[in-house]
Amino acid sequence: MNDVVVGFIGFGLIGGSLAHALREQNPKHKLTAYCYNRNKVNAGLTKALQDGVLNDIVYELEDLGECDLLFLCAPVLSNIAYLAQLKSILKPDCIITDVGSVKGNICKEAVALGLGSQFVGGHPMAGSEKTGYTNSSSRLLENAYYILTPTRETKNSITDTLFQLIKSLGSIPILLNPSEHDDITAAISHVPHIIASCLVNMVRKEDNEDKMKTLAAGGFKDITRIASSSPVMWQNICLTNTDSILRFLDKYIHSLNEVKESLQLNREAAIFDFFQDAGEYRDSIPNTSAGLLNKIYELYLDIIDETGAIATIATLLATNLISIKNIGIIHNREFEEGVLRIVFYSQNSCEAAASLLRKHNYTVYER
Ligand SMILES: NC(=O)C1=CN([C@@H]2O[C@H](COP(=O)(O)OP(=O)(O)OC[C@H]3O[C@@H](n4cnc5c(N)ncnc54)[C@H](O)[C@@H]3O)[C@@H](O)[C@H]2O)C=CC1
Ligand SMILES: O=C(O)C(=O)Cc1ccc(O)cc1
Repeated sequence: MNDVVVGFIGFGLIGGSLAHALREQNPKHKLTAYCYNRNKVNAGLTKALQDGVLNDIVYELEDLGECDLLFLCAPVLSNIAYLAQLKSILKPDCIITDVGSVKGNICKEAVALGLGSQFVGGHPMAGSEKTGYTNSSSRLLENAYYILTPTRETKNSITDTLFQLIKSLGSIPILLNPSEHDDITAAISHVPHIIASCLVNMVRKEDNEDKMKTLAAGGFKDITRIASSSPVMWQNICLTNTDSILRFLDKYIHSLNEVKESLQLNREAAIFDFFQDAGEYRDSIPNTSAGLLNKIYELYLDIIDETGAIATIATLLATNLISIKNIGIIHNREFEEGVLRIVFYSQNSCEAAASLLRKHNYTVYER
């Protein structure tokens, strides 16, 4: 798609990231965002205009009438509600898509309104617990799966065009039907978000003297990071993917009860198998291919366990202008002795670091 007019309704983390990527792909695209609250200065939209990411901010939906492509990037229930208002405004050949985390309801609504032929549901499987344009970046979408869910009426040419566009932005488009999408995301994203928040709330309620908070170590913070996500966004997801979420919550509650019973009955083997099975499956999830998070550029190396060993490596990399995103010792099955894991911002810096460290006689493992 060349020099197209692209509209955005909702311009936060995901809308902003798409706009960054589109702008980098073609400086001639005309990118316009709708400001839904005229009375409140929208810092994100203003900044995007200053950055040259947006060409225009509009305050009336009618002003989106020239769009060739429209991204709905607000919370799920708002995206659904906009469809009815846009029906009489958009051109019949405008491609309408959304980025919401739930696909069944919006696809149904598009068909019910007679917009089914020009609508394709979309869901970038990338993001974070952060919100807003200030946290957006084209890198968020790089190498991330981007699910597309055409309705039963979507024209093939429209699905193909969007598929190619998503690919050109650096994501990996895949097609799913909406209900399959909603089941998968309930299991791998929606229920885990509920569980993370339950865990945090359990500690919050029991932590009378803040001792738990003080002592909460890496593991607790790792598995509860997503509890810091936008409450509005997750409220909307729970209210729209309720059936699938309830089904997987039941399965989860069942597995919790199984563990509880194993503990009550002191079933040593069952407790061991429970952790072993989970660990094996967890370790089989690809680390270096696209997943829910961005691609990870990482390498591992053996280091001598002595004061200053990590600092020496960090200095070596810094003096060669290689930036480190994360660094730390890890212990897992694969490296029984523990190794230093270093995460980089790009494939290039990861490769440059590997060759530099080998030149300095470090043993480097790339996976
Ligand atoms: N955060 C994430 O990691 C991911 C989020 N999504 C989906 O993307 C959508 C947007 O989420 P984020 O960008 O993360 O949230 P965000 O909070 O960063 O951005 C949402 C934007 O929508 C605006 N907004 C709220 N109500 C609105 C309305 N009625 N009309 C117009 N604009 C409105 C907000 O002012 C904000 O700028 C959601 O539907 C979410 O389910 C999809 C993939 C990942
Ligand atoms: O931060 C994370 O790990 C996420 O899980 C981000 C995320 C949130 C919502 C989605 O629909 C997709 C991805």
